[in-house]
Amino acid sequence: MKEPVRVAITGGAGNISYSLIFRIAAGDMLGPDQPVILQLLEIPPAMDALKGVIMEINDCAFPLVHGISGSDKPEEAFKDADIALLVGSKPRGKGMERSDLLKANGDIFSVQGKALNDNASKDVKVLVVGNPANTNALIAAANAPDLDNKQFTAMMRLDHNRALSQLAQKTDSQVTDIDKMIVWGNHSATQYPDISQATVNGKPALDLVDRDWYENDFIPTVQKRGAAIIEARGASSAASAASAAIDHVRDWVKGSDGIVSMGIPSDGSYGVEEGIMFSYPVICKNGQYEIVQDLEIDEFSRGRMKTTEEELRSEREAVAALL
Ligand SMILES: NC(=O)C1=CN([C@@H]2O[C@H](COP(=O)(O)OP(=O)(O)OC[C@H]3O[C@@H](n4cnc5c(N)ncnc54)[C@H](O)[C@@H]3O)[C@@H](O)[C@H]2O)C=CC1
Ligand SMILES: O=C([O-])CC(=O)C(=O)O
Repeated sequence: MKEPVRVAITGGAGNISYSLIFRIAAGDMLGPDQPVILQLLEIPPAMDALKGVIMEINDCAFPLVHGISGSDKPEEAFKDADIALLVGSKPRGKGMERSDLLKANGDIFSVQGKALNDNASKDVKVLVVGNPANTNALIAAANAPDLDNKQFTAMMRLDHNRALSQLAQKTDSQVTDIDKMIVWGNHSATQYPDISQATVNGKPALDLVDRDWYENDFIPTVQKRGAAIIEARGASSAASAASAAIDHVRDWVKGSDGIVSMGIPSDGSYGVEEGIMFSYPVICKNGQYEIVQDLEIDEFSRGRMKTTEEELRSEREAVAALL
C-alpha cells in the first residue's frame, strides 16, 4: 500500500467541496491505489456544517480515506499538506464580475499563502479555485516566500473543459477527438479560448467551423459560461468546478494526455508580463508542468491575449498591498 497523500481543502462545507471531497475520497484525483488523508478548513460559523460533511464521508466507508480532520485554523489544515485546494471564498452573484470579489476574498489568500509557507510540505502543489482565481493565486504565492511560485496554480480547467465540450458538440465529435485546445489568460470574461491550434480527429478545427461561429458564438459562450450557469441555477457552478479541479490536479500529479490549460506564473513566454498568473497551454509530466513553446500566434490571437493580460495586470495593481 502506498503512503497516504495529505490533501487540504478549504471551504470544506461549501458547494464545490460537496462534490469535490467525495470524488477525491473515491480515488478520482490521485488514483484507485492512492490513500488520502483529508484535511478540511472552514471558518468558525461553518464548523457545524463541516462536521456534517465529515460524518457523511465517514459513512461512505471509502477504503482510500486513511484519515480526515476539520479545523478552522489554516496552520492545522495545511500541516504537511502535499496538495492544497483553495476553494473557500465568496462566490459571485448575478450581475457581478469575478473581479468584484477581489476585496472580499483577497485577504483570505494572503493569510493562507503564509500558512502554507509555514506549515505545508515544501513540495506542496496548490490549486486556487476561489475567485478571482488567478489573482488570488498570485496573492497566495507572494505570501509564501519559501515556496517556489511554480507551486501555485489557478484553475482554468473548467474553461478548458467548457471549450472542449462546445467544439465537440459543434463538430459532432467527442471531446477525446480534440487535441491542442487552449484557453489563454484570466478566468474571467476576457479569457481567450483559442481553437486556432486545435485539431478534431487530426483536422484543423478552424477548417471545420465558420469564423463567425468561432468569434461570435464559441468565444463569448465559453467566456460567459460561469455567468450563464449562475443565471440558470441561481448559484455558481459547483459539480463542474469540482470535476475540473480533479482534472487539473490529476494531470499535474500523474501527467496530462496532451495539452491542457493551467493558470501559472508567467515566465514571460509569448511576450506576457512576467509574474502574473496567466493561463498557458502546458503539458504535465513527472509531477511538473511545462509551457508549450513556439506555437504560431496570429494577429487575432495576439490581440485577445493582450486584452486578458492587461486585465490581469490591473488586478495585480488593485491588490498591490497584499503582494
Ligand atoms: N476557478 C473556477 O473555475 C471556479 C471558481 N469558483 C469559485 O469557488 C469559490 C467557492 O465556491 P462555492 O463552493 O460555490 O461557494 P460556497 O459559498 O458554497 O462555499 C464557500 C465555502 O468557503 C468557506 N470559506 C469562506 N472563507 C473561508 C476561509 N477564509 N477559509 C476557509 N473556508 C472559507 C465558506 O464558509 C463556505 O462554506 C467561489 O469563490 C467561486 O466563485 C466557482 C466555480 C468555478
Ligand atoms: O462564474 C463564476 O462566478 C463561477 C466560476 O468561476 C465559473 O463557473 O466559471
